[in-house]
Amino acid sequence: MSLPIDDIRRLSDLHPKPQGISYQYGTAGFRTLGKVLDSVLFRVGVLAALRSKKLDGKTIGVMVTASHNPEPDNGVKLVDPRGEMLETSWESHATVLANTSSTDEFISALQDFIKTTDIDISKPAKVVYARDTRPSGPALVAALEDGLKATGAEGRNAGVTTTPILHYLVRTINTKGTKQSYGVDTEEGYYTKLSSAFNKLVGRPPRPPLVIDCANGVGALAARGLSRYLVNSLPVQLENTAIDTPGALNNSCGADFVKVNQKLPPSLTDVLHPGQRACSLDGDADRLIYFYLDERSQFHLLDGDKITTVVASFIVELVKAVGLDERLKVGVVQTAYANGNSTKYLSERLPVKCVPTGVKHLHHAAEKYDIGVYFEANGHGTVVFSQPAQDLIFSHQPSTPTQSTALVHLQNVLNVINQTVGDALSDMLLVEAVLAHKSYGGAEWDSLYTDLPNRLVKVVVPDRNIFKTEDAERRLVRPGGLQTKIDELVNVYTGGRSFVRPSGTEDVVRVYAEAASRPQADELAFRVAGLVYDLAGGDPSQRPKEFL
Ligand SMILES: CC(=O)N[C@H]1[C@@H](OP(=O)(O)O)O[C@H](CO)[C@@H](O)[C@@H]1O
Ligand SMILES: [Mg+2]
Repeated sequence: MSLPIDDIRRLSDLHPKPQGISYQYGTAGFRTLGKVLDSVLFRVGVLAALRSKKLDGKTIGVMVTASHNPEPDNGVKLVDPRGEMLETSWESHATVLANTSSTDEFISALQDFIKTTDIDISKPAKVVYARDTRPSGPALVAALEDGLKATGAEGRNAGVTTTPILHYLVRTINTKGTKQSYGVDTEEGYYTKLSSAFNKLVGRPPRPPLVIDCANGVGALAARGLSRYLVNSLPVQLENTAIDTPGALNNSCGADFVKVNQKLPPSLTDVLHPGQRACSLDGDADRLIYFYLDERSQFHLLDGDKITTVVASFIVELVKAVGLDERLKVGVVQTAYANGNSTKYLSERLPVKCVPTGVKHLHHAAEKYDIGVYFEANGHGTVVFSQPAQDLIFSHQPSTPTQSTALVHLQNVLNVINQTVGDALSDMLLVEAVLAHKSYGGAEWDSLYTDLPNRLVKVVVPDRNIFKTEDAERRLVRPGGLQTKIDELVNVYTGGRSFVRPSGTEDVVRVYAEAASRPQADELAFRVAGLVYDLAGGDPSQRPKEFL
C-alpha cells in the first residue's frame, strides 16, 4: 500500500503555505498568529496520522491552542499515546514538513520521511483532537480535518476543551480495557474520576468557597463541568468566564498575568475578600497560580514553587504514614526560575533536581523518581508515579488502622492527579485536598518559606541564538565574557542570583534576578538586562529606559 497521493495533493492545494514565513515546532508546538497557521494545521493532520501508523494505530492527540498568549495567536501540538508530549525526534520532522514551500515539495518530503522513518502506510491511523476558545480555532480544526481525510485517518473531534483533558482522553483511549486503564474516555469520565477521588479526600463540611479566575478561556467550561460534582465538597465562584467576548481571553487576567505582574487581576478587585483563597487558570487550563489578600488587602502570590512545596511535603508525610518511606522515594524537579528560597526549603527535606526550562525536561526528570513532583514557577506541573510505585500503592497491605487510612488517602491523591501533563483543575483539587488535610489557609501555606523578591525581564536583541547556556541554563557559555560580568554584578547584592537564557517560545532573551529586597532584585535585573542588551549589539537609540 502506498500514500493516497492524489487525495493529499488535492487537499494540500487548498492549504498553501504562505510565502516568507518560517515555522518551528518548539517547546509549545507550533505557535504564532492564528491567521498564518492554515497550512501548518493541514500538515500536522497528515503528520499525526503518520505518527499513529508508526505506533501501530495507537491514538495520537492534537491540541489547537496558544495557551496564555493573546487572542489573535494560535498554535498546535501533538500528544503521544500515553498522553505525553510528542517524542522530541519528531519535532524536527514536523518543522521540516511545515516549511516545505509547495504541495510537490511537501509530498516529496513526506515520501522521504516515510522511507527513512520506516512507516508502514497500511497500518490504521487514529487521531483525537480538540481546540480552545480562540476565534481562529474552527477554521484551523477544519484544516486539520483535511489532513486527516487526506491520509484516511479516523478522527475523533473532542470539541472545545482544555489541553489537559485532551491529554487525558489520549491516555484513556489507548489504555481502554487494559490493566493500566486510566479512566473513561470522555469529558464526563474525567470529571467523575477527579471529583470522586477529591470527594473521598475531602468530605463534609464543604471547604470555604474558592474563587477561580478562568482567564476568559476554555477553563471556564471545564471548571463549570467539574464544579457540578463538587457541590458538597468545594463550592467555587467562577470569574472571567466571558469566552465569547472578543479580546477578553487572557486579557488582564489568568495565570500568566498574575504570575508576571505579581498582582491581582483588576476584575477581581471587588470580588476577592481578605483571607479568601483564589486561583487563576491560563488560556488552556494547564497552568495554575494561587493567591490571596491578607487582612490589610495586600496581595500574596502562591506560585508553582509554593504548590510544589505544599504538595511534595504532603505526599512525603502520607508515604511515611503508610510505612512505605523506605520503598517509595519522593523527589522534586525545578528549573532555574524556581525561587531560591523554595529550593532551599525543599533541598533540606527532599532530593531536588534542576533541569532546563520546558515541561518535557521536568516531566522526564520526574519520571526517574518513584514519585516525582514538578512544577515550573509559572504554575505548570504535576506529580508522576512510576508503574511499580502505583502497583505498590494499590496492592500494599497496611498493618495498622492509621496506615490503612493514610494508604486510602494516598490512593485518592494518585487518582486526583492528571499524571499526563500539568492540569490546572486537577492541580487545584490536589492543592485544596492538601490544604484541607493540613487545615491551612492561604497565609499558613504561604508561611512555609518567604519568597525572595524577584524580577523577570525580556530583552530584545538582534539574534538570541548567540546565547548559549550550561548547568541547566544557570550559566552562560556564550557570548564570551558575559557570565563573568554577571557574576561580578550578582556578588554586590545580598542573596543575589541572576541568570540569562534565550527564550524557547519568543524572540527575546530572558533575564531573571532575585535578591534580598524588592528594589535590589529590580536593580540587579535591570543592570543585567542592560549588560545583555549592550553586549548583544542592541540599538542604543532603542535601549529601554529602565535598563541600567
Ligand atoms: C520563564 C517562563 O515562564 N518560561 C516559559 C516559556 O518558555 P521560554 O522558553 O522561557 O519562552 O514558555 C514555556 C512553554 O509554555 C514554559 O514551559 C516556560 O516555563
Ligand atoms: Mg497553557
